[in-house]
Amino acid sequence: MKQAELNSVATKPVMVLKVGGALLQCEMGMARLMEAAAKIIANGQPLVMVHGGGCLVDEQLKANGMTTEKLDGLRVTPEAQIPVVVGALAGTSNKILQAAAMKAGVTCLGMSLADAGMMNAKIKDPLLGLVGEVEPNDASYLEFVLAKGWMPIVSSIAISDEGQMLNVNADQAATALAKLVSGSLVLLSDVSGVLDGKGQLINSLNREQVNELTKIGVIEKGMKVKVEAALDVAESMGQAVQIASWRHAQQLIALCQGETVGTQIQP
Ligand SMILES: Nc1ncnc2c1ncn2[C@@H]1O[C@H](COP(=O)(O)OP(=O)(O)O)[C@@H](O)[C@H]1O
Ligand SMILES: CC(=O)N[C@@H](CCC(=O)OP(=O)(O)O)C(=O)O
Repeated sequence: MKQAELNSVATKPVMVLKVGGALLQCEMGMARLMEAAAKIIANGQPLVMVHGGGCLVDEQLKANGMTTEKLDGLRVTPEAQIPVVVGALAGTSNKILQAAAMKAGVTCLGMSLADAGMMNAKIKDPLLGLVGEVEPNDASYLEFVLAKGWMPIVSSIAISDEGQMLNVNADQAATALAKLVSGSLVLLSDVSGVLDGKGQLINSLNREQVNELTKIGVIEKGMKVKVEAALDVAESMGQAVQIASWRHAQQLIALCQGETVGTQIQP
């Protein structure tokens, strides 16, 4: 890389892009998203991709004859299910995305929250089993990778200091990564953003409005976790977070150019 390009990488803030599991079942969606990612990186914008894979976890648990349960959008994860969950997220999901990125010409690394001490992880709530909660710790590995112009693709599997593998919700993983690299956060899902009771896109939301919509049951399940994760970053970092759809990868380029798409969660 030439010095001028290195400088531009250093000066642009990192964008942390979280993609939901349904993307992994849409080959066209993945191809378009990775093409957009390639353009963004070529434009000198460092990009960290973090992913879920809830639907692959569902499939794999079922194939292994296991049942699953969610509490407030978080999957209860008994010890016996950890090998399947880790395989589906850190294995299959991560490599499906890495393969799509490589096909689009993006130089990338497949990793997890456990790598190079980037996070401190602990059990979130014993009622949820081996579900993890992560806090930013050491950004040096990610900084090294980003300075090279490479794209980290991070699964939401963490490991505690005691060596316990933990299942972290991917929206919560994304908030910790955004804090770790002081980056902007974009959460891409299979819906165009937060929808109101009539299915119409809401352009902007603050905590008070979120609380109201949650109370009346308009925001629920996975979207409740996502909006709370977005509010956490918006409030602690004093910057808006975007919730948008991966179905329109063109919108990503628009986002990088300062346009707003989907729903903006305000500080
Ligand atoms: N108000 C809402 N607006 C949009 N989606 C909502 C809302 N309330 C609940 N949802 C559900 O949340 C889902 C997105 O959350 P989730 O399934 O966790 O997505 P992802 O896997 O992309 O993180 C939507 O597909 C929808 O079923
Ligand atoms: C604790 C917890 O709920 N973990 C999630 C991790 C994957 C995820 O968040 O995937 P999506 O982004 O596709 O929803 C799960 O097991 O489904």
